[in-house]
Amino acid sequence: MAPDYPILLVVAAALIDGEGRVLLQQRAPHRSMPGLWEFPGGKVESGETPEAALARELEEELGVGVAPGAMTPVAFASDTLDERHLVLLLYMAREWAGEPHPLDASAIRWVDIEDMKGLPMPPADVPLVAALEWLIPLRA
Ligand SMILES: Nc1nc2c([nH]c(=O)n2[C@@H]2O[C@H](COP(=O)(O)OP(=O)(O)OP(=O)(O)O)[C@@H](O)[C@H]2O)c(=O)[nH]1
Repeated sequence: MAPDYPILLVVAAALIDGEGRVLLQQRAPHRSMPGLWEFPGGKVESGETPEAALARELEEELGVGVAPGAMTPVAFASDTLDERHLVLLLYMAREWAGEPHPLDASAIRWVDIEDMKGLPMPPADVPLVAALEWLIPLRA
């Protein structure tokens, strides 16, 4: 039986533009999994709600403001990550304040689902891409 690793709670956002494209960012060379494309977000800190953590991360990483009410929970991933167990909560947002800039990542990119499937992403993100493929046409 697999060991019980400590849970690592991470929140991330699929920001969706008017054409149904999703913003991804490329992990910087000094981070773990360098060069992979991911949804902006990060770890939930002690005492934070997931929504507050996501708002903080989006401000820090992209310089955009997203109101908690504009974040819709859409999917989650559950996967082993090193000696932890990652639980990643994915939210969707269609409204934010400001223009996104790669303040933390190497680059940002707006992609449609087909482009997303061709980009290298963390293994935990595979089911999230599949979930978005269902959700975006339904909501666009
Ligand atoms: N933001 C984000 N993190 C992801 C995604 N998929 C995924 O496995 N992760 C993992 O979830 C953790 C996010 O925390 P973070 O962004 O604050 O972590 P970090 O790179 O500073 O920490 P690390 O270098 O210790 O991994 C990372 O270990 C990251 O690899 C994703 O789509 N978005």
